[in-house]
Amino acid sequence: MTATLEVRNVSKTFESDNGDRIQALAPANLGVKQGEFLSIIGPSGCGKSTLFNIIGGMIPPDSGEVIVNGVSVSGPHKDIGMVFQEESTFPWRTVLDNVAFSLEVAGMEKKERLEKARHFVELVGLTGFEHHFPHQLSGGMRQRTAIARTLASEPRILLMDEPFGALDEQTRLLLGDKLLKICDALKQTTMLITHNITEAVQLSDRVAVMSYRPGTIMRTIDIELPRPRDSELISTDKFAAYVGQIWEDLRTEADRGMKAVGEA
Ligand SMILES: Nc1ncnc2c1ncn2[C@@H]1O[C@H](COP(=O)(O)OP(=O)(O)OP(=O)(O)O)[C@@H](O)[C@H]1O
Repeated sequence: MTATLEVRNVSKTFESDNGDRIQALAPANLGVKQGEFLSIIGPSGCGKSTLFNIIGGMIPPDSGEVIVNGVSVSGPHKDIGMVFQEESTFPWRTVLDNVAFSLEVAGMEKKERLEKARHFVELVGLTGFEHHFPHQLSGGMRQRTAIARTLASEPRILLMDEPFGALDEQTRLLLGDKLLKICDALKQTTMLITHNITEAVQLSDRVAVMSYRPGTIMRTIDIELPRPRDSELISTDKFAAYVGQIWEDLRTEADRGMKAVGEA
């Protein structure tokens, strides 16, 4: 199957405030297939968010290009929807109005957009909370609202940068289950950044492991676990074997990262 998203030789160097040059990304290459769930895992500071921000058109690469369905993209693109770790719900809007936001901006008529928003609210399991404001919800529910809002604009590719990073482990696992169901239902092409190997194996068709800075894709690992999956899978031997294999790949790079910042 041809890739729906291609990252071709994308590199990026930043200049820090004191004039130092930081090569965040060495030429990185990656293809993501239609309907695939791919996680990116790598040591802290290896350039994961930089890669996502380039794919999402938030920052330009120094070299290379990002191709979505055969077309080279520059700048934010309607085919790509992003969800971030930080709170990104609008506090002054209810759940339903948060989810309907992009449809409103797109000029969709009120009845139609509320109907569509209700569908996505239901998909993320927030039926009954449509008229709640974000401060009346838990952190996990707010993140589900943010995911529903991004999904409502029906992006071809969903990019999620540590969407569960601020949540406790239990909520993460349950939200992982929820996300699996959503992605199975939508056959949504998804890329997820995570530090959490368990989360990466639980959710993904494939895991891409990045090297320490300058970040590059060291290798990708197919996760051949049956679907539908849920968090019970975590206690199986096959699951543990994938976690062990990814940790093996990651350990040297994480070590390199810690030495570079003087923590080892
Ligand atoms: N706008 C910027 N200006 C200067 N340096 C930057 C900028 N953005 C990122 N960097 C640097 O580039 C490197 C890669 O950062 P990036 O945030 O992409 O890594 P990451 O893998 O997402 O990190 P983490 O896992 O800690 O979130 C880091 O050293 C970071 O300090």
